[in-house]
Amino acid sequence: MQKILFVGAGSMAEALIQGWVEQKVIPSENIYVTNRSKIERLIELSESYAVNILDDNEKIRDMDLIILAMKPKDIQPAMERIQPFLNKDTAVLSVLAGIPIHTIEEGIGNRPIARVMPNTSATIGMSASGIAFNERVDDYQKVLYLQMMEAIGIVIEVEEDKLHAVTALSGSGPAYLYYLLEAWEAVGSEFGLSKEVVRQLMVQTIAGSAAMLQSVKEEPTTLRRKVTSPGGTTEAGITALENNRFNEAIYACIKSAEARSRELAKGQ
Ligand SMILES: NC(=O)C1=CN([C@@H]2O[C@H](COP(=O)(O)OP(=O)(O)OC[C@H]3O[C@@H](n4cnc5c(N)ncnc54)[C@H](OP(=O)(O)O)[C@@H]3O)[C@@H](O)[C@H]2O)C=CC1
Ligand SMILES: O=C(O)[C@@H]1CCC=N1
Repeated sequence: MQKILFVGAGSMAEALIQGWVEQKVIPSENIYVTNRSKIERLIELSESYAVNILDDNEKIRDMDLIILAMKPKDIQPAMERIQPFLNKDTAVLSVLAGIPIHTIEEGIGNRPIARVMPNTSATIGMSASGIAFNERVDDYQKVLYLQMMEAIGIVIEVEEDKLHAVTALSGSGPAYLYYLLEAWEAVGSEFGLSKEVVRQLMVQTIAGSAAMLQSVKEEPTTLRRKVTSPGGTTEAGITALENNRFNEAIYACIKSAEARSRELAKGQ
């Protein structure tokens, strides 16, 4: 089994570690973690998932796969740190938003590099991930990466440039849904419903709608029309969404996130 080092030990690293350890995809003894400075965070991960803390940069030489999981702005110092200890074939998997494969090649050499864009639902095996590879990733490694990502949700291979859109849609997507839930809870309270009641109702509504889309082979438009009785409540609600430029808000949301990913690619 491969030895894997997470460089960066934040929320995304934890989501992947938890997903892989709990789904028994990678034994915790094969996982190493390191970060910039917060040792207490490494101890926390080690205590929670029985992973190893990297205590010596020399041990980077033993790693088969390095997972880059720091913020995009922190990639250069992180690459400078690990570069002297990499073998020529050490594989790299990056989860960083925006940062292109060629930036990683420039920093730590032309080697097998995969770029994946998961989301935090990896924690419970429900990530929706996009993935792209450089030409050094062979078919065997591709299958391995796809299996690793499938173990924590679904994964779709895309052209690298399309990862900006994937990031804007499914990478950030959980946050949009949580934001929607925050708004529903706020409006529900105006009608005298407690947060807890609104949460129970709407979480089940989201889960039920997602399950409908997965199991009933119908378009979202068709399913929406089935809910919308002429002259009824849904029609009134949808009209209000249209009058308040809901579509424009959604376009602006995804376009801004996609544009931000492209800025991150340029180091902005
Ligand atoms: N959160 C999400 O939903 C998603 C995030 N991503 C991507 O995952 C990456 C990480 O995000 P997230 O987990 O939220 O970030 P966090 O801020 O939670 O964690 C960042 C981690 O990187 C470490 N770090 C910073 N600089 C270095 C360095 N030079 N060497 C080693 N480690 C370093 C930090 O260490 P310390 O605390 O010691 O400073 C910290 O452990 C980002 O690039 C993001 O684009 C991708 C998909 C979804
Ligand atoms: O907000 C971000 O930049 C990261 C990438 C996708 C989700 N979180």
